[in-house]
Amino acid sequence: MAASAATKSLLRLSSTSPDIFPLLPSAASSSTLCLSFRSCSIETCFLGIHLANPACSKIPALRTRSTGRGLRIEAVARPTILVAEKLGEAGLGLLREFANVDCSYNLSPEELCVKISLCDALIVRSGTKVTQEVFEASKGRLKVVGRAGVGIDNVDLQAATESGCLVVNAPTANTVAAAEHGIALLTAMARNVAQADASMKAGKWQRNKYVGVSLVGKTLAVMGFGKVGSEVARRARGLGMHVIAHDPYAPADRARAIGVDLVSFDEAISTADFISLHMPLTPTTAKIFNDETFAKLKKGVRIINVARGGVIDEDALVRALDNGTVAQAALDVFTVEPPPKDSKLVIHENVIVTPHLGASTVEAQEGVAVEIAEAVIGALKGELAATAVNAPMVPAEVLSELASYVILAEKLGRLAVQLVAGGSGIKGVKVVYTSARDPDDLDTRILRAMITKGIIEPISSVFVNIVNADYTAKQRGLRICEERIFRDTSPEIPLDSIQIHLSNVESKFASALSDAGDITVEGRVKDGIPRLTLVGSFSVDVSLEGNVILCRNTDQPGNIGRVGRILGEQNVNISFMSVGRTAPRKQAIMAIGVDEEPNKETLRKIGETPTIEEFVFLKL
Ligand SMILES: NC(=O)C1=CN([C@@H]2O[C@H](COP(=O)(O)OP(=O)(O)OC[C@H]3O[C@@H](n4cnc5c(N)ncnc54)[C@H](O)[C@@H]3O)[C@@H](O)[C@H]2O)C=CC1
Ligand SMILES: O=C(O)C(=O)COP(=O)(O)O
Repeated sequence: MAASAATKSLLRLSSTSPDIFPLLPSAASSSTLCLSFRSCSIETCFLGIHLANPACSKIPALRTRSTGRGLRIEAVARPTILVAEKLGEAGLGLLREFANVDCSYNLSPEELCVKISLCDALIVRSGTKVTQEVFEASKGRLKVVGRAGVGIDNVDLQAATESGCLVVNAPTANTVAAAEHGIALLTAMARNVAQADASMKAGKWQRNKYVGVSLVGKTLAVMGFGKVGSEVARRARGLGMHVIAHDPYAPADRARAIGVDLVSFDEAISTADFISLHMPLTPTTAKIFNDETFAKLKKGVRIINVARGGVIDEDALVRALDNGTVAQAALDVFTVEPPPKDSKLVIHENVIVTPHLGASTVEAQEGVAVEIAEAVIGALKGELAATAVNAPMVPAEVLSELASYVILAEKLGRLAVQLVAGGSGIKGVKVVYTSARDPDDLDTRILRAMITKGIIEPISSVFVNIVNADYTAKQRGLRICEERIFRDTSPEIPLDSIQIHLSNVESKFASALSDAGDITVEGRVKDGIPRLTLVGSFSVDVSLEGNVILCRNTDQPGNIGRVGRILGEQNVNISFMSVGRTAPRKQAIMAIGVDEEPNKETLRKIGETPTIEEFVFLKL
């Protein structure tokens, strides 16, 4: 009873499929209801995974699995989310409504590896290293890593992508907090606030010692003109500073709009009185401030770092402070956090420090917690996250428009690979999209990912999803090139057809080879149903459901009857049949859709039918 009510809710409420975005908890955490709906259509298979029906609270989530026998619906246990660093209550509340939440802070790397194998999602801030070992230890169960903040340098993105784990972050909620902290450090450093405070608390009154410098009229170089950098620039302009910025990727008009000139790296660092760092830590920016860079600075410059410790060579900074090149530094971030107690930088008298507090305001932490909770829950439900770091961000409206094409893409990939003769390795895949759309209005990344999934999954144990599709293809030496052909149809329809060509391979069904010698299959979506419309150079028209038998024969009366009788005798139900032929009474292809998988004996009998020249059985 619960299941059928649940099923209705499922179909009504959901919009994406775990088969397409398999971001749900692993099978290990699910219990199966084993409901089979033999009559369900492909669209039904595409529908939903999450059940938000309070009446069925004992079955908090369902997922569909399209099997050879129809649609199977599985009840999925509540996912488990490990929150490994302190997160705001508002975010925890959202997480608890959806999942079992394990808040375990200060785990050692070993403890994290032990726990992770029981978790579907992990939420961290900057203090937890999510390494390759963590992904390996999860044994494929970890589907989402949520970084409750901006910088994802503590997450091994390569390892995440390889294991098909989505990484999402919360890129906006702490921007203002970080910018305000940058300004706090700038002003505090200029007026020796921290040192003077410590001196007074030590019982002293040193007015002459702590004479500061003014900000007005001074030049501030903002290095990294992104979200935080631009907010710092805006505030510094308000303090009367002349602000320049360096960012190789920032648009100049956005900078100009707030009165900031974008300049080269060398110009920025050699003219600035203050330098504020706001770029991410990447292989390019690691230790970008080093002995060589410091040698180019204006003498007596002051540096603020609220970005990442690793962008500065800390030993070089100590040298620059000691020789007076750098008059002062204000640091919120360090190469190793927390830095060693005897760090020369931390104890340097011209340096003020805070323990990575940039994002630590009450408001920012509540905002970040909600932002990351929503992103992680969405990802676990199978929605594509808007803040995905290692997967294409596909807006919901694009996704719903491409829904049937996504299924078509995967089925065509599956079909094409099953036409390859054993032993011939696939290297080159050409995908041709025919569409009336301008290329900019047609995002094919998700289609390419699904074609890759269709091609790779039947011939390997690899689990492919939108996160790891391109990586997996590359790993296997599979080159996928895409081509677009303009067809003057309605631009309302995203795609007219998708063709897949596998080059330099032999086929176990020679008729699948086009005149150019490639295995070629083409499909279209008609009335929302994906259909196979071309095999080799034969036009066919069959719905891509269940399984397909392709037979080549000479077009003559009686063929359909003979094959139909063999299948009927074995109780194999034919769902459709289509004949594509070069000309009447010449070569023809029969495409027969079957609900059940014929046994070996049945297939042997079809093969022995005198008029059948070749045939192949394909599972979709
Ligand atoms: N201390 C703290 O608590 C916080 C630190 N952060 C850190 O601040 C930094 C900036 O964060 P957002 O502004 O949110 O990121 P963002 O992505 O909006 O901005 C980063 C900017 O750096 C630029 N960039 C990349 N490579 C560069 C290079 N070689 N030279 C100059 N610019 C380069 C990018 O084009 C981008 O415009 C990140 O490292 C982040 O982790 C952010 C929030 C809080
Ligand atoms: O968002 C960022 O990049 C930060 O550095 C903030 O880090 P936190 O979440 O405070 O550990």
